[in-house]
Amino acid sequence: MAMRVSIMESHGGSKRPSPSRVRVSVRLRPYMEKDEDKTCVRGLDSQSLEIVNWRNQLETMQYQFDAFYGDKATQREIYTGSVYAILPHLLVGQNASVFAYGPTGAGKTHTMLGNPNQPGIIPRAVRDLLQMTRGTNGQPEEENWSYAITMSYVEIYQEKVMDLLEPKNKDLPIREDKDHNILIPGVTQKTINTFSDFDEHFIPASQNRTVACTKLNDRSSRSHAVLLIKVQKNQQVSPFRQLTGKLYLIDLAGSEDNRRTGNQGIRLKESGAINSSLFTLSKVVDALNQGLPRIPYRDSKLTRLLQDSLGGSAHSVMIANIAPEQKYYFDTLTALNFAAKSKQIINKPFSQETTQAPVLPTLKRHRDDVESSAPSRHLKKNRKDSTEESPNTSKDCTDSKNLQLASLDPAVVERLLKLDKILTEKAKMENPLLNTPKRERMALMKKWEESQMEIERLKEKQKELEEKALAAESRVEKSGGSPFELSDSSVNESAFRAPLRNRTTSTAKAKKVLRVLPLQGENLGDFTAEGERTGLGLNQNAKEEGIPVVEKKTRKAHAGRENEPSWEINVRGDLLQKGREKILNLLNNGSVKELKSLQKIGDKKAKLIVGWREVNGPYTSVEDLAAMEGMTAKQVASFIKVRLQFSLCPLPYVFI
Ligand SMILES: Nc1ncnc2c1ncn2[C@@H]1O[C@H](COP(=O)(O)OP(=O)(O)OP(=O)(O)O)[C@@H](O)[C@H]1O
Repeated sequence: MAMRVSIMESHGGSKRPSPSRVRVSVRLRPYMEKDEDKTCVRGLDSQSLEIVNWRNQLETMQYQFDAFYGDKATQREIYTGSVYAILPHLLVGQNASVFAYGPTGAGKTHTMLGNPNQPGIIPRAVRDLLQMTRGTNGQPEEENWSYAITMSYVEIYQEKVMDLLEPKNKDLPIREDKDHNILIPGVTQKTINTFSDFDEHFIPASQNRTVACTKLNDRSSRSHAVLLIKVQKNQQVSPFRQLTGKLYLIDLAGSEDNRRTGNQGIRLKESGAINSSLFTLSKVVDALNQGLPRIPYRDSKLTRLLQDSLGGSAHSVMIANIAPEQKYYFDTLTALNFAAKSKQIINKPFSQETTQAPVLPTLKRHRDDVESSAPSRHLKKNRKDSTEESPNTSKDCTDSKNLQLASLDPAVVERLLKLDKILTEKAKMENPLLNTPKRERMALMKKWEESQMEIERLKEKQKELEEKALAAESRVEKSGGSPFELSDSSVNESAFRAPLRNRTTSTAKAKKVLRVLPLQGENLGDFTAEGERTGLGLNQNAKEEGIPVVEKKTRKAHAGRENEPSWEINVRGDLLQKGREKILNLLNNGSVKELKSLQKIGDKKAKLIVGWREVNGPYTSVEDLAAMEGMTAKQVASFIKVRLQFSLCPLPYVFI
């Protein structure tokens, strides 16, 4: 299962949040009245302007912004000066938004959209984003990443979210996910690979937007239009990270003074909805500036959609469009005051990254796999699957990540789960102290980062262990021996893996088992001789003296295993009991290290044994092992059998 997580922006090698103030630019439209030539506003320099003080005509009020563009400024200047710089954030999974604000007829649509001769911010930004995601050739760190860009286009018309790409989708809902991302479920998304793809979808969609003629604007926007460009960056190699950045390009409807617009009927109703949502927008900005605990984002669809742009996680740019004509004086003043208070808002951008959470079903599946197949083969298979699978679709990506996790050693996964549990508990304890969702999120981000580092460390360790295991395995195979050759104390996890394979190997290998099990004890010769002398045979003699006797039994014919010999141990009952007690003692008192020295007990099982006895008390019999998670009755029986052979050492074995 994939989990959506947020990480903090990397800065100077250390990861820490990087607050970003909403940047505010003001653009003054050219003077457009024919019969009047009185402007109420004047630019001072590239950042400031002044407007006449209506209380005292002899005075002016001055405003300073991040940028001021006079009536001669070109579309290109506005774009390069205020917008272009935020685009690279999208490529690292961060959000950005640009919105044009201002009274009706002040030039918002002109700034955002423009016309074929003077293209505005929207076509320029889309073109540059397409270029940026294409122009990664030759940069080594980008080699293993691919990009996918999609677009959605909606308008908020009379408090309804309408899908401009698919007009039959009326009044779409706006939702917020647990990471405070604002989503529009069900909205149409179109993939764009080239600028003509964008044109193909955008031009007809723009025609679906509601515009109408008013006294102040021949083509007045009657809705807020929101173009969403989603940039998804996919890592094509393990661990298949996915970074998602969203760019909102918003052309707001203009505030309207209906005494001057002369709106009536439907226009008046539209105007009411526009003004009401802009009023909520103003309340949101005030609440943010005053640090109020409740920000009224939910009071309008517009503010809900702008939640990320104002006080959220986006790099935001507001372009306040103003008109110079005297008749716009109060609209201009209102727009300037709104712009001035908006520039105090601080956003906290962070990257959106999809990552893999350790989940129990995956762990369970892996356990099953481990029990039923040779671990080394299983591992290789998973590695192959991960590289063969295309990470381009989120499902594929998630599946391959599941396999990645499944390929981890169960002990590692177990540690991850423990870590996860500790973090959850810690978070539960600490959260009451965190009084805002944002602080809570920051704290969780920090914890997530720490756990990611731990995961990386464990993965490294896992890799090392696997390499060691493979090396040990190949050593065993090269020497033509079997893991039974290893002395009891040297049995480690890699040795534990090998017998699982050997059990299914050919008769020739089974014969090697016979060759390598040594006859221990110097008095063996006497037994052999005595057996021959008495006619009882070595087997009988040995059994009577309590010597473990390994007897060859031919198995029932199985496909491909005909005449394969198996070996059975015959030991005097009291010695067997002794052996069992020895094992039981070790199970109840042995440390993880001591338990690991047992045949068939690896690190994972040793830990499980210790864990089980801590929870359930001492083992009453060796068979209790079957109650342990991950041990089947068959495995326990096999363990006891093998273990008994070793626990009876230094008694000599007799092979017949
Ligand atoms: N910088 C500019 N240079 C030349 N013409 C401009 C400029 N800004 C705006 N205009 C023109 O002014 C008129 C109104 O502009 P526009 O439609 O962009 O305003 P608006 O703020 O979007 O209005 P509304 O809120 O009613 O939709 C248009 O004819 C537009 O071409």
